[in-house]
Amino acid sequence: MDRTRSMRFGDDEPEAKGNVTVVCRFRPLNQKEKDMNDKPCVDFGSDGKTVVVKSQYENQGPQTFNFDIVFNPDSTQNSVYEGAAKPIVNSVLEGFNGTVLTYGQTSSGKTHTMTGPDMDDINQKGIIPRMVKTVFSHIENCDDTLEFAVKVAYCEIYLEKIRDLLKPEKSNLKISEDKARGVYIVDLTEEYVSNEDEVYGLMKMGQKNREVGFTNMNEGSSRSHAIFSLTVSQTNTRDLSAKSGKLYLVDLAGSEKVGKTGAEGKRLDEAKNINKSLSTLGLVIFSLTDGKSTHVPYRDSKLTRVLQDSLGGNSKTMLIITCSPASYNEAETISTLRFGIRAKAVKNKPKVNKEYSVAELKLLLSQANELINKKDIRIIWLEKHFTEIGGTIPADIEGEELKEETLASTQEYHEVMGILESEKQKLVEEMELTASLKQDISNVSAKNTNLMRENENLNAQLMSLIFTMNEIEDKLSDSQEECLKAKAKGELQEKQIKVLEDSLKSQEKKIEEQNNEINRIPIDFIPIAEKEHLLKEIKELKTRYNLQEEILKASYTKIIDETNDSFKDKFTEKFSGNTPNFEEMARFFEIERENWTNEHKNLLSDLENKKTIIEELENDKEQSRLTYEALEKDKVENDQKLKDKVNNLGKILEQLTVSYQLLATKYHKSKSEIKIRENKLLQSKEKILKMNNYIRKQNEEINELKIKLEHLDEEQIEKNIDNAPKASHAKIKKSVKGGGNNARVMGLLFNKPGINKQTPN
Ligand SMILES: Nc1ncnc2c1ncn2[C@@H]1O[C@H](COP(=O)(O)OP(=O)(O)OP(=O)(O)O)[C@@H](O)[C@H]1O
Repeated sequence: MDRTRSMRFGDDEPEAKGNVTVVCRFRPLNQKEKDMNDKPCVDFGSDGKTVVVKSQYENQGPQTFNFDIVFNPDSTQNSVYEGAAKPIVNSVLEGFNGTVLTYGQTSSGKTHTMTGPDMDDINQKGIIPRMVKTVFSHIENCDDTLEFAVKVAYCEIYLEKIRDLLKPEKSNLKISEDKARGVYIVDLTEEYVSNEDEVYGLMKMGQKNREVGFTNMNEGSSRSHAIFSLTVSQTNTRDLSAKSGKLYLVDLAGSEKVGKTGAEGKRLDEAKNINKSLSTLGLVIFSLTDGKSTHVPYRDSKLTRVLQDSLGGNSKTMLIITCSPASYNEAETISTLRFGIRAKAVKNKPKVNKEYSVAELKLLLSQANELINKKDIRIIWLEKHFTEIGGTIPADIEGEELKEETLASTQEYHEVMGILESEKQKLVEEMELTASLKQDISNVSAKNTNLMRENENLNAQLMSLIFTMNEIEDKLSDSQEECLKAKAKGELQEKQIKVLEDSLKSQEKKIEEQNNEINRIPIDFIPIAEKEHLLKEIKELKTRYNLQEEILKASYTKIIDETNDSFKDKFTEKFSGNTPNFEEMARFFEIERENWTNEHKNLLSDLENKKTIIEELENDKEQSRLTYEALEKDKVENDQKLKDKVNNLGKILEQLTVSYQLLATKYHKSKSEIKIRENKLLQSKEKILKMNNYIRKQNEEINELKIKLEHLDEEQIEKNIDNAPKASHAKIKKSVKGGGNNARVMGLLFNKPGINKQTPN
């Protein structure tokens, strides 16, 4: 395939009635694009309907797109309004529903087009304020027999939640549908408004509540889809006819490539959500236009569900696609243009939402009657001409024909009754079968529910076991830590005691040695000089002894400081105010050493106990792990069983549904057959009634003829008696049977004063 060949989109389909109208708007290059020295990648056709994308890629030829209107970057807000939106608002004033949607890449100008940068600026205001103005100007210029009510609602869809922008505390509204209202948002605030300013006030209030954020491509990017709706209801006070049109103005959040917009964290979630709902919108449009899809996934996102009537339903819809002209955005622009081309093929079924007044209904009735009369006259004329040219019009119901027919009807009646009876019987049986099937279905679903409940219980047990296990593990690690600390402390204390003992022993030893030495010398026999020397030495020794004592004390104080408070207390209590001598200190330390040893032993035995506890806990943990594994296994097995059961149930349900549908079809068929037979029965009954009437009339005529005969006999007798001819007093009447075109002469009736005609019952 030649990839450089030029391509055209959107000019093959003629504009069809009811199709979504698609216009395209390009904004000027923005500052960022200019700073990047970016160039436009689009050319605009002189017909105002085409745009050509000249690709920056070598192997890509130019692509031409055709729309209902293409607005180039120089287009004004007013020209966009007049060309794209005004026809829709005019339709709304005629009682149609209307939708205007803006779709495009982020920062392509959707909000600029829909609302405008400044609603109060006459040139810069966007579609919504201009539409509001048109509505109220129309109301002002209307005949005063028309009464209007205008309602406004404003909401946004943010992260798949519908939030009322007029009452933001309503943050997760639901969607519903009924015949009269179509698809609608439940409990959405609708404010009645009587002038433009009130609408602007509400819009500004709503905009403040809207979710807007900063992206690399747009400082004030709309992170939600905003839906502004305006309902215009009008009543004619003269004939009480009414109509109403609802206008949806939808500013979609921008589609974006997260790489380009630098979205992360919350922005990334938003972007993913926006892209998801826009791709569902694309899928809906695809399903509506590919001619093969049997299902349109409106319910896959809140946006498409709300727009259900606007896409393929009761609405006149205008899509405005907005694009950037920069080559930097070429890919997004082409994708937006393709979306627009696809949307052009969506067919809607707009109708006026009208309520007829009594007067209008009467008028319609009289028009219908007039038509019937005209047709009757025509039939009479045709019958007349038909008989004139020798044709015979079949009798309605007469004589033998009637009798035979009656007989046949009676037989038919019985036959029909028989068939009806048997059909009724079948119906009863089928209904019984349906009821038993329904019972089966409900049993199956009850079982299903039980199984689900069982599974839930198992899950709950599992969770509580996991919870207990975690608790045990926590306790275990706490105890282990405690043990380790105690052990370390014990070892440290042992070492300190050992050091103290050693030092004490060496001091004791030294003192003993010195004492021995001193004792060994007989003082009296020692020469003076030597004596003095010895005394000096003894003094020095004493000084050293004192020094040693001081050092020892200091080291004890240090140990005391470092050891626990109870030891310190004991030490100070014992030696408070006194300088301890070595024996006392040695004894004290011996006792303390014993205490320490005992305590150490206790600690060790405590440690042993804790170890045992730890082992027990470890065992418990192991046990729990095993139980957990067993439960997991059970759960997996149960899950599988449940799945199998659910699958089986699903199959049974499918079979039941098929049988149910078959039965339902049969039931409906039987119902319609019964209806046909009932109609036939009714016709037969009517025929019988007519026949009875006819027989009654025949009897009347026979009676009258009998009476007439009697009179004739009497007259003949009188004539014979008087033998003189006399003028007759009888009047001759023509009786015309009703029925308009079926009127015909029935015969001659003689009416004579004094004769009472009895009508047989
Ligand atoms: N036709 C235009 N003429 C002049 N400026 C425009 C035009 N269209 C858009 N802009 C400017 O471009 C910027 C982005 O436009 P806007 O916010 O309308 O984009 P958006 O498509 O709504 O973006 P998002 O999807 O991120 O909300 C705004 O500053 C806007 O004023």
